[in-house]
Amino acid sequence: MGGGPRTFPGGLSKWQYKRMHEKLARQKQRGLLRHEKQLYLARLRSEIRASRLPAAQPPEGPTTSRAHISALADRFRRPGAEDLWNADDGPLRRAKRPPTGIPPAAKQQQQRLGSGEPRGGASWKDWEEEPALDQPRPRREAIGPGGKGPSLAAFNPRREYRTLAPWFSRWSWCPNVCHPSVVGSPCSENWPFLAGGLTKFGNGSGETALALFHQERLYSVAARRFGRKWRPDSSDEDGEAASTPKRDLRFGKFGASSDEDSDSESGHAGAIRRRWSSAALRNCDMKKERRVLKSYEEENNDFAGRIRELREEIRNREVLGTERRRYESRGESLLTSKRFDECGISPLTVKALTDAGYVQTTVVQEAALPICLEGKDVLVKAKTGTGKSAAFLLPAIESVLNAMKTNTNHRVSPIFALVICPTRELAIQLTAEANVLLKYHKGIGVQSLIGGTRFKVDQRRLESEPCQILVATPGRLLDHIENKSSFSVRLMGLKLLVLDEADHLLDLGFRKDIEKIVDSLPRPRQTLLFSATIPKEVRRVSQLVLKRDHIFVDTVGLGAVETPTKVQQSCLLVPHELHFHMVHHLLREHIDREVDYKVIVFCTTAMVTEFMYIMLRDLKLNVREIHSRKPQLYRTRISEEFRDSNRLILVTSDVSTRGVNYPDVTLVIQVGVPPDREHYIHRLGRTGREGKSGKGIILLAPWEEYFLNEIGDLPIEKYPSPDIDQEMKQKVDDSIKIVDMSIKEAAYHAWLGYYNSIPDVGRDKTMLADLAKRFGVSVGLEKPPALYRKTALKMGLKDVPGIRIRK
Ligand SMILES: Nc1ncnc2c1ncn2[C@@H]1O[C@H](COP(=O)(O)OP(=O)(O)OP(=O)(O)O)[C@@H](O)[C@H]1O
Repeated sequence: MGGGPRTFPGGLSKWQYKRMHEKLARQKQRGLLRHEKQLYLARLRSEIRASRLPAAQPPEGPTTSRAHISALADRFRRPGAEDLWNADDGPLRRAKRPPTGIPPAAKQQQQRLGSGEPRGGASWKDWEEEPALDQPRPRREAIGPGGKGPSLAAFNPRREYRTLAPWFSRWSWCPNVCHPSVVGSPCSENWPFLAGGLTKFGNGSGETALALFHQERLYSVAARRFGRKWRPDSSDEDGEAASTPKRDLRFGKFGASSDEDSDSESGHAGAIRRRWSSAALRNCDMKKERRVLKSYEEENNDFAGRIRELREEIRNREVLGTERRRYESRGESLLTSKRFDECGISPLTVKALTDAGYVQTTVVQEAALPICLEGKDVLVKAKTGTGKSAAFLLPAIESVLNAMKTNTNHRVSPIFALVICPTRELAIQLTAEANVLLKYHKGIGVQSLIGGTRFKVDQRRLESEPCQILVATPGRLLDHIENKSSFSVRLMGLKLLVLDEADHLLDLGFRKDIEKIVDSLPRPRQTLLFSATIPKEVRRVSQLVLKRDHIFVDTVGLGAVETPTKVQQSCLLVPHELHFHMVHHLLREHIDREVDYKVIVFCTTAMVTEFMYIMLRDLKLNVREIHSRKPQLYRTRISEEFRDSNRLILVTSDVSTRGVNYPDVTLVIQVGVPPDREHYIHRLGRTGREGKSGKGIILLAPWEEYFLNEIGDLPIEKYPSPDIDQEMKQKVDDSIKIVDMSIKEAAYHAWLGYYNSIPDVGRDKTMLADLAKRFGVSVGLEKPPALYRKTALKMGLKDVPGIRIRK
C-alpha cells in the first residue's frame, strides 16, 4: 500500500481525489489556452485594423542609410539633445583650417556674402576635406590656432563635452551669443577661432557657420556609428581610443540592450540595420536586414537643404529661448498668459477647468499641450509641482473624445487612454484629478487599478462602470493583462499611453513590467512621457517607447537648477546617534515658527519610518505615517487627511516621493541618503509647489557626506548645527526606549538592506556592518540582531565581522 491518508476531504477515495485534481488541472489548462487564443485573435484583429489604416502606421519598408543617419542627426538637433551624446562617441573629424582660425566653409561663406551669393548654398565638402580614409592621419594639435585654446580638431567629446554643453545650451538660448558684443562669452574664451569666425559674420552667418559646426559634429557621430569607414581618426591625446579595439559597423546604438550589442554579425562588409518598433522593447520586435553600404558622400549631397533645416531649428530655439527668458523674468511665476480656452480643448473640459480654478495654463502646459494635442509622441521634463498632471490628462481626455466619435458599437468600451504611474497614492490622485476634468463629460469614466485591492473587485468594477481612461500601477496592471483576456482585448483600442514619472518607470526596478505591458499594447498609438528628472540613461531608453520623431519639451533647460527656486535647501551633518534627537529638534523649531506648519519627514525604509513615527508620536507631536507596510485603505485615508489639513507631520518612505500633491507643505526633512539624486529632487519637490516657497533639510551622518557631490549643483547651504539641550535629549531617549524591540530589530535589518543596495556604501561590507551597528545603537539596540543565514548570503554579508548569523 502506498503512503498517505486513505480518506480524503469530502469522503473521496485516493483515486477519486486524484482524478478530481487532474480534472481541475485540465480545466485550468483549457482556460489558459482559451485566454491565449483570445489574446492572439485580438492581436490579429488589431494588426489587420492597423494595416487598413496606413497613415497611422509607423513607416514600413527598408529605410535608406541616409534617412537613418538623418534620423539620428535629427535626434541630436532637438533642443536639449546635447545630453544624448555618449561618452564614447569619439572625436570629431579633423577639420582643415587656414591658420587664421576661421573654418574654411565659414571663410567661403564670408566671401559669398560679400559677393551676394545666397548663404544656403554652402556645401558640406566646403566645410571639411577629409584625408584619404586608409592613409595614416596626422596627429592633431592640442592647442588651437594662435596657441590660445583647444582647436576644433583637438576636441575630444569624452573630455570636452562637459565644457561644451553649457556653452552650446547658452548659445542655443541666446541668439546674440556670437555677436561681437559678447566676445568675452564662454564661446569666445573656449573656442577663440570659432567665436572669431562667427563674430566676423555677424549674427545670421554666424548661425550658419555654427550650424555647420553643429552638423559636422552630428555627422561625425552618425558616420562613426555607420561604420569604421567613417570613423574619424580615433587616436586622441592620451592614445586610449587608439589602443582600444573599436567595434565595427554597427547600428542602433540608441538603447541597444547588451545582447544586441554583442551581435556577432556586425563588423563585416554588410551592416545589420536594426529597426525598433515604437511600441515594444523586446528583441523579437526587431527586424534585421542586410544591405550594402553606400558611400557617405553619395548619400549626403543635399547640404543646402540640411542647412536650411538647421537654420529653421535654430530660429525655433531662439523662440523657445525668448519664452524661457520671459518665464524667468516673471520670477518663476507658474502661470502664463495663455488661457485654456485658447488651447483647442473641448469646451466642456474648459468649463470643468474653470470650475476647478484653472483658467491660465502653466509653463509646462503651455509648452506641452499643443504638441500633445497634435498627436505627437512627447517626452516632457518640468520641475516638480508645475502642473504636469493636467498637461497629460487633458490630451488623454481629448484622445478619448476623438476615439469615441468613431468607436460607438462596443458593448464594453475599449480603454482609450492608459496612464501608468509608480505608486498607488499617485494613481488615486490622478484618478481624482481626471474626474474633476471629466465633470461635464457624461459617459466617460476614469478608473484606477492599483495593488492592495482585491483582483475580483477590480475586475467587476472595470466591467460594470465606464472606463475609457485607466490610471494604473505597473504590477496590478500586468496582473490583469496576464490573467484576464477580456481586459487585454479592451486595451487593443488604446490610443494614448502616458508614463508619469517616466524615468522611474523605465528604471531597472520597473523596466521588466513596463516592457511586458508595452508589448501587449497596440502599436499605432501616441505615447507621452513626463517627469521632473530625466537622467541621460533613461533618456536613451525612453526612445524605445517613443516614436523616432518624438519631441522633447524641457521647461527646465540644460544646466538650469532642477529644483524650485523658492525652496530654501540646507544640509545638516550629525552623527547617527543624534539623528532622531535632531529630527525632533528641527520639528519643534519649525512648529514654533510656522503657525500653519505641514511637514513631511522622509525616511530610508518602511521599518525606519515606523520607528520614527512611534517615537515622534510618543513625543506628543501631531504625526501620521504612510509606508508600504500599511494596508492600502489606511494609506489612502492618511493621504487624504494630510492633503486636507494643516498643523500635521507626515512620516513616510519613498511611496510619497513622487508626484503626490500635498498643497502647502512648509518643510521637507530627508533623513539619511536618498537612493539617488532624482529621489532627492522629487522628495524636495513635495514643498514649493505651484511656485510657492518652502524649506528642505537633508540630515546626513558625516560618512554620508559623499552624497552632497551628487547634488553639488543645487543651491544647498550648510544648516548651522543646533545645540540640543539635555532635557530634550533625555525625552527623546525615553521615547526611543518605549518602541517595541521587534520594530527596532526590523528597522536594523531594513537599514542594512537599504544601504547594502547603495553601491557607494554596500561595496565595503565590513564598514557597512560597522555603520549598521551604530545605527542599531541609535535606535536602542545593545547588540546587532542576528540575520538569517540565507539573507546574509544573499546580501553578501556572511562571514563579515560584526554581522551575527541566526543559529
Ligand atoms: N493651470 C493651472 N492653474 C492653477 N493651478 C494649477 C494649474 N495646473 C496645475 N495646477 C496646480 O498645481 C499643483 C501641482 O500640479 P501637479 O501635481 O500636476 O504637478 P506636477 O508637475 O505633476 O508635480 P510632480 O512633479 O511632483 O508630479 C496642483 O495643486 C494643481 O492643482
